[in-house]
Amino acid sequence: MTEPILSYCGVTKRYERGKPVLESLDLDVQEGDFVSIIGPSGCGKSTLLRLTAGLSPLSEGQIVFRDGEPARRNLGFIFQDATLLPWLDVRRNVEMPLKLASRPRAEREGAAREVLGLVGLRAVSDRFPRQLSGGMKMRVSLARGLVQKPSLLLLDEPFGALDAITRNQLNAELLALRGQSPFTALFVTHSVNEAVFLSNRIVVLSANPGRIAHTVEVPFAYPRAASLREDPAFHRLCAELMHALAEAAPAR
Ligand SMILES: Nc1ncnc2c1ncn2[C@@H]1O[C@H](COP(=O)(O)OP(=O)(O)OP(=O)(O)O)[C@@H](O)[C@H]1O
Repeated sequence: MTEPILSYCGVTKRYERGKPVLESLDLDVQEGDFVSIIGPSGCGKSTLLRLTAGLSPLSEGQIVFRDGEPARRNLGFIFQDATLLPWLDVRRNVEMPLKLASRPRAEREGAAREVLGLVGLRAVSDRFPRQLSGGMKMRVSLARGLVQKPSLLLLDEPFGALDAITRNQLNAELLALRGQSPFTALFVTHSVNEAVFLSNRIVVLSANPGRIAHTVEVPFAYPRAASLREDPAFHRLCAELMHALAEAAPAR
């Protein structure tokens, strides 16, 4: 097996002097992996992404990027809320990470045009966020996350606020985007169905403290068709994961 793009070694996180939220977490992520993280509310899923992005310090352990610190600086982070700047049009929102990195205007415009094409929004690049549907806003957020061609994309429940049909559509689009502009993904979700559809590996965290309770390999080949959701093997894996989730939840 090749060297992982990202390794978590004994990662422990305590906020202030409290009990650990995450404890002794070991995980290797290979280049091209799509890893979903599921677990009971409050088990530390978002914390894990924030630690990965360097937005919060570790208490113990290490997170090692194969390509060093520059890889951490060039990761994409996508949140549940599209967090678009309301006073900028779609194109300028998408260009923003390149602007912050002081990239020249021609490069910014070219990269924004390309990625807006990938998410099918080139025709609305002059619109403002208030003129977009929830699904379109999330596509803009995806475009902004991908504009710097990050090798690693962190997604924190990006589709949680969307209706079921738009959510399924965006699941398919996210996998298609990965085919066109390859990235490794760490994806936090509450939806077992979404995790199984998207991932090649699913990590189930237990709560209090957050530890890896199970790691499940998803056997379905890519590209994945929408009809996979109707496959009995898909349902069996979802049921298995629901069971694992129930076991990982804190006892009441
Ligand atoms: N900045 C902070 N300071 C103190 N405690 C925090 C902070 N951020 C998160 N926590 C606590 O850490 C725990 C894990 O939070 P986190 O948001 O990572 O969980 P989660 O699994 O993503 O939850 P959910 O599924 O509900 O979104 C929670 O108990 C939360 O209250």
